[in-house]
Amino acid sequence: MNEKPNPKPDTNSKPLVQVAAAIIRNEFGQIYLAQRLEGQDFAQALEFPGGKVDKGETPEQAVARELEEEVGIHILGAFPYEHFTFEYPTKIIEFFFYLVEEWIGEPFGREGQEGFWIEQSELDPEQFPPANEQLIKRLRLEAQE
Ligand SMILES: Nc1nc2c([nH]c(=O)n2[C@@H]2O[C@H](COP(=O)(O)OP(=O)(O)OP(=O)(O)O)[C@@H](O)[C@H]2O)c(=O)[nH]1
Ligand SMILES: [Mg+2]
Repeated sequence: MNEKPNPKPDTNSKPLVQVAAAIIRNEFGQIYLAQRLEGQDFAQALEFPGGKVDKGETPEQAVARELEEEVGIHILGAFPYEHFTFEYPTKIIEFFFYLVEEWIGEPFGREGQEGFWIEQSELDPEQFPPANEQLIKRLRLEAQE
Protein backbone atom coordinates (compact mmCIF):
# COMPACT_ATOMS: atom_id res chain seq x y z
CA MET A 1 0.00 0.00 0.00
CA ASN A 2 1.11 3.50 -0.65
CA GLU A 3 -0.31 5.32 2.35
CA LYS A 4 1.07 8.69 3.34
CA PRO A 5 2.32 8.96 6.89
CA ASN A 6 -0.14 10.80 9.07
CA PRO A 7 1.63 13.72 10.75
CA LYS A 8 -1.05 14.16 13.41
CA PRO A 9 -1.30 11.97 16.49
CA ASP A 10 -3.97 9.35 16.04
CA THR A 11 -6.50 10.65 18.52
CA ASN A 12 -9.48 9.34 16.59
CA SER A 13 -8.99 5.82 17.84
CA LYS A 14 -9.21 6.87 21.50
CA PRO A 15 -12.51 6.34 23.22
CA LEU A 16 -14.37 9.46 24.28
CA VAL A 17 -15.74 9.19 27.80
CA GLN A 18 -18.09 11.66 29.48
CA VAL A 19 -17.49 12.29 33.18
CA ALA A 20 -19.68 14.36 35.52
CA ALA A 21 -18.27 15.45 38.88
CA ALA A 22 -19.10 17.88 41.66
CA ILE A 23 -17.41 20.66 43.55
CA ILE A 24 -19.27 20.19 46.83
CA ARG A 25 -18.84 23.41 48.82
CA ASN A 26 -20.08 24.05 52.36
CA GLU A 27 -21.00 27.32 54.04
CA PHE A 28 -17.42 27.76 55.30
CA GLY A 29 -16.02 27.75 51.76
CA GLN A 30 -14.52 24.29 52.15
CA ILE A 31 -14.67 21.69 49.42
CA TYR A 32 -15.26 17.99 49.86
CA LEU A 33 -12.68 15.82 48.12
CA ALA A 34 -12.24 12.10 47.88
CA GLN A 35 -9.06 10.10 47.56
CA ARG A 36 -8.99 7.69 44.63
CA LEU A 37 -8.68 4.07 45.63
CA GLU A 38 -5.95 1.55 44.96
CA GLY A 39 -6.73 -0.16 41.67
CA GLN A 40 -8.28 2.95 40.12
CA ASP A 41 -6.33 5.09 37.69
CA PHE A 42 -4.54 7.92 39.53
CA ALA A 43 -4.82 5.95 42.78
CA GLN A 44 -4.23 8.16 45.88
CA ALA A 45 -4.88 11.34 43.91
CA LEU A 46 -7.61 13.63 45.17
CA GLU A 47 -10.72 13.98 43.05
CA PHE A 48 -14.07 15.64 42.90
CA PRO A 49 -16.65 12.91 43.51
CA GLY A 50 -18.33 11.81 40.30
CA GLY A 51 -17.94 9.38 37.47
CA LYS A 52 -18.90 8.27 34.02
CA VAL A 53 -22.15 9.34 32.42
CA ASP A 54 -24.22 6.25 31.62
CA LYS A 55 -26.03 5.68 28.34
CA GLY A 56 -29.32 7.55 28.23
CA GLU A 57 -28.34 9.81 31.12
CA THR A 58 -27.70 13.54 31.07
CA PRO A 59 -24.50 14.73 32.82
CA GLU A 60 -26.71 16.37 35.45
CA GLN A 61 -28.49 13.07 36.15
CA ALA A 62 -25.12 11.35 36.27
CA VAL A 63 -23.67 13.72 38.86
CA ALA A 64 -26.75 13.29 41.06
CA ARG A 65 -26.53 9.49 40.82
CA GLU A 66 -22.77 9.37 41.41
CA LEU A 67 -23.02 11.52 44.52
CA GLU A 68 -25.65 9.21 45.99
CA GLU A 69 -23.49 6.17 45.18
CA GLU A 70 -20.06 7.50 46.13
CA VAL A 71 -20.64 9.94 48.97
CA GLY A 72 -24.20 9.26 50.11
CA ILE A 73 -25.72 12.70 49.59
CA HIS A 74 -28.85 13.79 47.77
CA ILE A 75 -28.12 17.00 45.91
CA LEU A 76 -30.70 19.79 45.69
CA GLY A 77 -29.05 21.72 42.88
CA ALA A 78 -26.05 21.52 40.54
CA PHE A 79 -24.77 24.55 38.63
CA PRO A 80 -22.53 24.09 35.57
CA TYR A 81 -19.06 25.36 36.49
CA GLU A 82 -16.62 24.02 33.86
CA HIS A 83 -17.03 22.00 30.68
CA PHE A 84 -13.91 20.88 28.81
CA THR A 85 -12.21 17.92 27.20
CA PHE A 86 -8.85 16.54 28.21
CA GLU A 87 -6.77 14.02 26.33
CA TYR A 88 -5.16 11.22 28.34
CA PRO A 89 -2.81 8.70 26.69
CA THR A 90 -5.55 6.12 26.27
CA LYS A 91 -8.78 8.12 26.25
CA ILE A 92 -10.33 11.51 25.80
CA ILE A 93 -12.56 12.68 28.62
CA GLU A 94 -15.31 15.25 28.29
CA PHE A 95 -15.76 16.70 31.79
CA PHE A 96 -18.87 18.33 33.21
CA PHE A 97 -18.07 19.91 36.57
CA TYR A 98 -20.90 21.24 38.69
CA LEU A 99 -20.95 23.42 41.77
CA VAL A 100 -23.10 21.87 44.48
CA GLU A 101 -23.90 23.95 47.56
CA GLU A 102 -27.15 22.41 48.77
CA TRP A 103 -27.70 18.79 49.56
CA ILE A 104 -29.27 16.43 52.07
CA GLY A 105 -27.01 14.20 54.17
CA GLU A 106 -23.35 14.34 55.18
CA PRO A 107 -20.81 13.27 52.56
CA PHE A 108 -18.65 10.25 53.43
CA GLY A 109 -16.66 7.72 51.44
CA ARG A 110 -19.37 5.20 50.75
CA GLU A 111 -17.09 2.99 48.67
CA GLY A 112 -14.31 2.94 51.28
CA GLN A 113 -12.46 6.00 49.99
CA GLU A 114 -11.13 8.69 52.33
CA GLY A 115 -12.90 12.05 52.25
CA PHE A 116 -11.64 15.49 53.28
CA TRP A 117 -12.92 19.04 53.57
CA ILE A 118 -10.26 21.40 52.23
CA GLU A 119 -10.24 25.20 52.10
CA GLN A 120 -10.87 26.32 48.52
CA SER A 121 -7.80 28.58 48.67
CA GLU A 122 -5.62 25.62 49.67
CA LEU A 123 -6.41 23.29 46.79
CA ASP A 124 -3.20 22.02 45.22
CA PRO A 125 -3.23 21.03 41.52
CA GLU A 126 -0.39 18.57 42.13
CA GLN A 127 -2.65 16.38 44.24
CA PHE A 128 -5.18 15.87 41.43
CA PRO A 129 -5.13 14.04 38.10
CA PRO A 130 -3.61 16.22 35.34
CA ALA A 131 -6.99 17.06 33.79
CA ASN A 132 -7.91 19.07 36.88
CA GLU A 133 -5.11 21.65 36.68
CA GLN A 134 -6.99 24.58 35.13
CA LEU A 135 -10.05 23.93 37.23
CA ILE A 136 -8.03 23.99 40.46
CA LYS A 137 -6.33 27.21 39.40
CA ARG A 138 -9.70 28.84 38.76
CA LEU A 139 -11.07 27.70 42.12
CA ARG A 140 -7.99 29.03 43.92
CA LEU A 141 -8.23 32.39 42.18
CA GLU A 142 -11.92 32.71 42.95
CA ALA A 143 -11.28 31.86 46.59
CA GLN A 144 -9.12 34.98 46.91
CA GLU A 145 -11.85 37.34 45.66
N1 LIG B 1 -14.59 11.63 39.48
C1 LIG B 1 -13.55 12.25 38.97
N2 LIG B 1 -12.88 11.70 37.92
C2 LIG B 1 -11.82 12.39 37.45
C3 LIG B 1 -11.41 13.65 37.98
N3 LIG B 1 -10.31 14.08 37.29
C4 LIG B 1 -10.02 13.13 36.38
O1 LIG B 1 -9.10 13.16 35.56
N4 LIG B 1 -10.93 12.10 36.45
C5 LIG B 1 -10.93 10.92 35.61
O2 LIG B 1 -12.23 10.71 35.08
C6 LIG B 1 -12.51 9.32 34.98
C7 LIG B 1 -13.82 9.09 35.74
O3 LIG B 1 -13.64 8.15 36.62
P1 LIG B 1 -14.32 7.41 37.78
O4 LIG B 1 -13.33 6.39 38.14
O5 LIG B 1 -14.76 8.39 38.83
O6 LIG B 1 -15.61 6.78 37.09
P2 LIG B 1 -16.74 5.97 37.85
O7 LIG B 1 -17.00 6.61 39.18
O8 LIG B 1 -17.87 5.86 36.86
O9 LIG B 1 -16.04 4.60 38.18
P3 LIG B 1 -16.00 3.15 37.55
O10 LIG B 1 -15.41 3.30 36.19
O11 LIG B 1 -15.09 2.44 38.52
O12 LIG B 1 -17.42 2.65 37.57
C8 LIG B 1 -11.29 8.59 35.53
O13 LIG B 1 -10.45 8.23 34.46
C9 LIG B 1 -10.62 9.66 36.39
O14 LIG B 1 -9.25 9.47 36.51
C10 LIG B 1 -12.13 14.20 39.07
O15 LIG B 1 -11.84 15.28 39.61
N5 LIG B 1 -13.20 13.47 39.52
MG1 LIG C 1 -16.05 7.92 40.42
